[in-house]
Amino acid sequence: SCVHPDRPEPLDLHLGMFLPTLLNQATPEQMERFFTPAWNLRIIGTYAQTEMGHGTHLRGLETTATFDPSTQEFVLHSPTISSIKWWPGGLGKTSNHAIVLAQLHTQGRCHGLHAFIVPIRDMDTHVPLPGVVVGDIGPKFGFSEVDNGFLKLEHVRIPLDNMLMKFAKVEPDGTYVKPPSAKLTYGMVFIRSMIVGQSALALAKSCTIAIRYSAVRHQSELRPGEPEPQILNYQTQQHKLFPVLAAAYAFTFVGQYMKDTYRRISGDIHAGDYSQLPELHALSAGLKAFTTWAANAAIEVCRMSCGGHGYSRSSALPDIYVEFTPTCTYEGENTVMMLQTASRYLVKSYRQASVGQRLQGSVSYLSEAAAQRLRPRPVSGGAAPLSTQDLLSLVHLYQRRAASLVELAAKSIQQELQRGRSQEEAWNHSSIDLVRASDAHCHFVVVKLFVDKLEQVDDAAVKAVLSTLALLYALKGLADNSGDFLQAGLLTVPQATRVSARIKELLEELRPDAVALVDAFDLNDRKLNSVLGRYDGNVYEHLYEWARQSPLNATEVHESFHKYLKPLRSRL
Ligand SMILES: CC/C=C\C/C=C\C/C=C\C/C=C\C/C=C\C/C=C\CCCCC(=O)SCCNC(=O)CCNC(=O)[C@H](O)C(C)(C)COP(=O)(O)OP(=O)(O)OC[C@H]1O[C@@H](n2cnc3c(N)ncnc32)[C@H](O)[C@@H]1OP(=O)(O)O
Ligand SMILES: Cc1cc2nc3c(=O)[nH]c(=O)nc-3n(C[C@H](O)[C@H](O)[C@H](O)COP(=O)(O)OP(=O)(O)OC[C@H]3O[C@@H](n4cnc5c(N)ncnc54)[C@H](O)[C@@H]3O)c2cc1C
Repeated sequence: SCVHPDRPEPLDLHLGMFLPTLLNQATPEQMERFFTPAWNLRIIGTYAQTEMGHGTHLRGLETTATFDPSTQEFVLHSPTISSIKWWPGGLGKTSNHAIVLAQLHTQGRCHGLHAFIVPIRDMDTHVPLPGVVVGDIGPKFGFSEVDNGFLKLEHVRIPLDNMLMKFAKVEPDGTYVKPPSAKLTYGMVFIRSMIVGQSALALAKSCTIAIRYSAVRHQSELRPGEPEPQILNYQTQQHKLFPVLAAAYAFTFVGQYMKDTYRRISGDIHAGDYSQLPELHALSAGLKAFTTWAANAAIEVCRMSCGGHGYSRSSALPDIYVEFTPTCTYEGENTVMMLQTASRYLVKSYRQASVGQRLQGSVSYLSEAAAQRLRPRPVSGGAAPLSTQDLLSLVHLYQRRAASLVELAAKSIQQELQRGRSQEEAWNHSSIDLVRASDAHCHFVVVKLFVDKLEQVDDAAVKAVLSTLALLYALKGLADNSGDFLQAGLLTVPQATRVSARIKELLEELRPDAVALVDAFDLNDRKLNSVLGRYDGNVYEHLYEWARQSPLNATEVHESFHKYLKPLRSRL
């Protein structure tokens, strides 16, 4: 961004969704007609899917695109108030085109949601085109730099060739040609995959600010009569911040893995191999939800760990939170994404494994668990010995927790069905278990990827400190979710006590390297935009300077004195 890197901006949707959707769903002719001018910002587009009445339920979207063979055009229309497109970024005042998702009607039949390129403003005057009512949806929690907008289409006509036809097609006579796979028209997997990396960045920025500030902030007394200690020396401060630091590293590695997986599988899809699309959808949906929920909470932990100055915009933490928190909602509301991963992937895989199918990819452990279930259980039945030092055994523990919760969810559905509930009701009455299963699956994936990454680290010292971070991430997750592990018989109370003790040791071990570990993110002062997180640690002087620059301090006596206080005083 020209103003400040990482701040949301009106062109985000153009760059992050309009261009990628063209890349994924446009024909070569459409690429020529639209991508080139869009790349040169002659065309500025947005991705208009969500409506006032529907965001999650895509099949419920009401906007229609009706093919008129007599004119070789589609008629785009918003039939109801709830069908008005609502939320698309850059739609209100910036974009002159929109990729509109609409229910395709041709030859009297509805063929579901498809993507259409709709010009919405004159390319020269920027005035809305005939039949187009467009504007900004008004102030929001944040994202004030982005003109999220509304779009009401009143029988707007576009050429046949404005339907993105790389997969599905409409012939000039109105014949509908199905796509090779209905799933190809969903999209959104790209941005969900990218958001995992955004979670890592938000965590890295937040813990850099909080840990650097905690190293320069001195407060209270640890030993009577001695100078006030760095607040980073308090165990509670370490307990707040070091697990966030560990998660920042974990999600950085997961973000890289997600990007690589997206690139690999989308390459296969472009080559006509759709076999990995379910894994990509499940992984991107689940990890998007898992990492954004975790990062969202962690940013607030970092802000509050900075005391009053954390609440000042000078810290940058309020802005990081306000800009990050909608990731839990957009690109697939998190609960819904977790349900997708569970219902469309984990339970299906569990059932396949239960009949002996060998599973591949991130769910291969379900085959191992199914085989385990067929073997006689050990007489002791108790939890296996727990090593609070051995990362591979912890990965296995997370794997078994995930398998246990997937089985619990699958069995819950079975029990609901046996009670006579319908399929839909049985699934709905098991959805808490389904979300837990997805959460546990994603948690296992994150721990496993973190540990796998260590195998690629050659430098012994770096490997040692990253191993300590990985241990802390795994043990803190175990402590936070001890109920799951206890319920699955994977942990005993004495072992849980040992985990808590080990976490305290790890905090102490990490203390000397904490500042170096955040410096390693290499986030310069301009990118952090935080007085508290300055690389030189010179906080107080710059905090005072920052306040002095506040617009309110432009005059010694603010006009409010003369306009309000003085008249009020004279009336009392
Ligand atoms: C050239 C490029 C240049 C530069 C760009 C590069 C980088 C850009 C980077 C940065 C740019 C700057 C910033 C980033 C940009 C943007 C970010 C900023 C702002 C945020 C924008 C936010 C935009 C939005 O929010 S868009 C709207 C999002 N909405 C949703 O996600 C809707 C959620 N709902 C759903 O997805 C569906 O309703 C549902 C999946 C929940 C249910 O659908 P449905 O009922 O139809 O399906 P099911 O019956 O459940 O499943 C049917 C089968 O389909 C499979 N399925 C479902 N979804 C998908 C999918 N997405 N992909 C693949 N497969 C899918 C499902 O598994 C079922 O399969 P089965 O085999 O039949 O079981
Ligand atoms: C900052 C921001 C930018 C956005 N940008 C865009 C954009 O550029 N383009 C675009 O098209 N959209 C955009 N959106 C819209 C966004 O994609 C939707 O808000 C999102 O998909 C959630 O849908 P919804 O708002 O209808 O929420 P709802 O689906 O109504 O969610 C409300 C509640 O219902 C629950 N719920 C819904 N369905 C189910 C279910 N099946 N099972 C269990 N619980 C369920 C949810 O978990 C949630 O708790 C943006 C939104 C925001 C906040």
